[in-house]
Amino acid sequence: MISQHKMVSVDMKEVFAVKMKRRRSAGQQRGGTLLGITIFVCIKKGQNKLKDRAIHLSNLSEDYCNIWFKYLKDILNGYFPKRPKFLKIIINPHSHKKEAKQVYYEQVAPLFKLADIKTDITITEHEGHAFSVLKECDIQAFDGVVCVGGDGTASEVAHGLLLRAQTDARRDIDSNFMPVRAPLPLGIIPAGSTNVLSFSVHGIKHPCTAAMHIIMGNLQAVDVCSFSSRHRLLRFGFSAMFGFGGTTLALAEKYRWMPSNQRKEFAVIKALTNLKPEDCELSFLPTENAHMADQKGKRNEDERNTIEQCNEDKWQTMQTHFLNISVMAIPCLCSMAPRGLAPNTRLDNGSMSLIAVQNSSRADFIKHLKRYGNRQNQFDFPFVETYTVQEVKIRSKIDCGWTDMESEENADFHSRHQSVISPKGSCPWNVDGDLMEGTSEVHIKIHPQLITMYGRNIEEFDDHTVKCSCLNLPLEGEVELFKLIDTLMILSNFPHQFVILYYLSSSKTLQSIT
Ligand SMILES: Nc1ncnc2c1ncn2[C@@H]1O[C@H](COP(=O)(O)OP(=O)(O)OP(=O)(O)O)[C@@H](O)[C@H]1O
Repeated sequence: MISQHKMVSVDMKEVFAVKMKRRRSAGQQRGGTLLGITIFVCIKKGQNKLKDRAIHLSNLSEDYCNIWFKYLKDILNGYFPKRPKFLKIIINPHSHKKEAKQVYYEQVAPLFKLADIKTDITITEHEGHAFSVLKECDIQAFDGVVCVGGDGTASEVAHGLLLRAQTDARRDIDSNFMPVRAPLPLGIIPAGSTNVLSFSVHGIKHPCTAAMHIIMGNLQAVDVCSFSSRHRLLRFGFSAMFGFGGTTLALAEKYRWMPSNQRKEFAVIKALTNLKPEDCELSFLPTENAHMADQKGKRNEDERNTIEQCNEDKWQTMQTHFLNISVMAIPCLCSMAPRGLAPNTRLDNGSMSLIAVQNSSRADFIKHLKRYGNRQNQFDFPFVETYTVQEVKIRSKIDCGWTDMESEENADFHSRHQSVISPKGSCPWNVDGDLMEGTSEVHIKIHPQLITMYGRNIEEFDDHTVKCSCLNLPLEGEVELFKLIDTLMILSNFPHQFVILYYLSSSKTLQSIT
């Protein structure tokens, strides 16, 4: 019935499911009147969004439809080896406003069912649960692992996958080791509050897009960092912040009793009012030596010693007071920073961005923060320095102490992931939105393309109408910024209890405080 003018063609690369279409009465499970076949395709909407679309092909002949159905099915089963058939799903029911289960069952599971993907689902019961599941499960049975949650969950799952790979390959992770790649691709369905990882890999926070990347088997290699202290691996991750970024997260965790968004805004305000520089020794190995470092594993002892010596000479050291130090292996896109917290790095370029913010006035620091949300260069300040690096060592002058008060439950997860539970001082690190406390000395190293994720490299992310989600301020407004600075100056003269009361008694946004 379709005229030549309306003829459309569909590339089989875009097709992910085919079904017989039947008319059934309410409650009828099987049989029904045959109407034809329906093919399901993945379509691109806008710059980064993916969606499913159904195309109905009408034909009343059972035989004819069967032939087409079988033919299309054979193509789908035989020609796309990267598309997963069996997935391990890990859902954190506590992410953000506890919507992860709903996101999965309402938006993602129906698409997986359509694509005939089988799943094995774990709903996590506590922090570290995903890690222990990945440690024990029959990993070879799956084609991929998918986590539903925020950055903390995604990072825990990535860390679990990578540690499992090292254990299976019998690597001694506490020496200066060359890690093996993760055994399976990782999919991230965003259901957290910031979703930096998902934003960076998909260019958008959109569960359906994430699901379509998984179904279509779109794969993207991603660089990973290892974090170690005193030659002991603490964890794998993608980004870390020390100073303001770490303190803000520690405060947000402390005020967990507040509603999710409110506590994060409050933590930012409180960290800004108490802004204090950390006295640190920062050493880093710039990227120009990368190719030599990468080859380390392939050379003999003498060559390796020469390279180590050469790299030793190239290390640069700064000993000063820092307001914040960020080390990022991925661009860390989020609604607050649409170009990324580290716009100069790529998902798979084998290097990290080091952003060192030295001591400055609070007003200047806020100006620097504000620029993450607009088109101005956030690094164009005399107190901000950026480098492209392979390795970073940070030693804080505060002695955080090393105690081992560890509960039996999760002891294994915590002993790696959060090494110290009762620090004497406070040296909080923000690693992928998770708190890593009590480590006064951290060595961060890049491992190029150590993990594969479902998604596509996002080179450009164009959204100028963005708002700063943690301060709730329209970032284009200079007026709000100066009001904010004034307010913070005033608030910082009062005790913290007053600041908390003042914040809680005001309406939700910082604007209303100002
Ligand atoms: N059942 C659970 N109860 C409490 N915490 C959990 C549970 N399952 C997982 N967790 C932990 O919750 C932490 C935070 O979760 P997640 O990062 O997904 O959410 P979020 O903080 O809201 O999002 P984002 O990191 O994007 O801001 C993770 O580190 C994870 O280990």
